[in-house]
Amino acid sequence: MDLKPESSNGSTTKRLDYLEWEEYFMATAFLAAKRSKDPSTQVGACIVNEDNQIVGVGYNGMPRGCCDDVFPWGKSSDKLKSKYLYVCHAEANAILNKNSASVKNCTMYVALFPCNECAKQIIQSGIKKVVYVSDKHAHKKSTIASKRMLTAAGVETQQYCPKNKKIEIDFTELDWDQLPSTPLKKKKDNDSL
Ligand SMILES: Nc1nc(=O)n([C@H]2C[C@H](O)[C@@H](COP(=O)(O)O)O2)cc1CO
Ligand SMILES: [Zn+2]
Repeated sequence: MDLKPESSNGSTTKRLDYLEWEEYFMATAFLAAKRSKDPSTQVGACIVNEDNQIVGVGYNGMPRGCCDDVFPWGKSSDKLKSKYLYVCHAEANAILNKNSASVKNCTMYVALFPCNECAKQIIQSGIKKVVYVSDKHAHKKSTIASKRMLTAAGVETQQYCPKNKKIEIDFTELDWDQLPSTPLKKKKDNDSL
């Protein structure tokens, strides 16, 4: 008995240009980063459990209730007028936003190597592996401290090696007749979810 009906493009075999798990998770982290209001650096993080289920996503943003039109996004010599004392890092938000009871033994996919503060949270939450893209702050003491702690705690770190240089979402590939003609109303957004 032939169990394989012909697909709409005439093929009877599975697609081969599908996203691999790693690409899917890193792309999810990068998509989340697009929600960031930080004008200079947008970071996203995606936490995945041992069954390849996404259990937390986050990006760098102001804490809930701290209006991102009021709190500063710049870098000022006056620390209180600079973003750094206020902004929640993507990694911390992804952990705090988790939709499972625990992130024990999970892997975090993140755009930038985690800082020392996020490393503490990664370790304490039981995440066992961090896959990152950029290590551009490798020279900073916060990154050196982060690496010391992650190594001591046995958290594996691995630089991401992209299979595809570009992953694109093209809505025009869809059959527009099936979509609403007017865009959905934009929700008010001031959060780090
Ligand atoms: N791993 C990280 N996760 C993050 O979410 N961030 C955030 C904090 C700031 O909002 C921004 C860094 O700003 P800048 O110094 O590149 O203008 O990225 C930064 C790092 C780097 O350690
Ligand atoms: Zn951090």
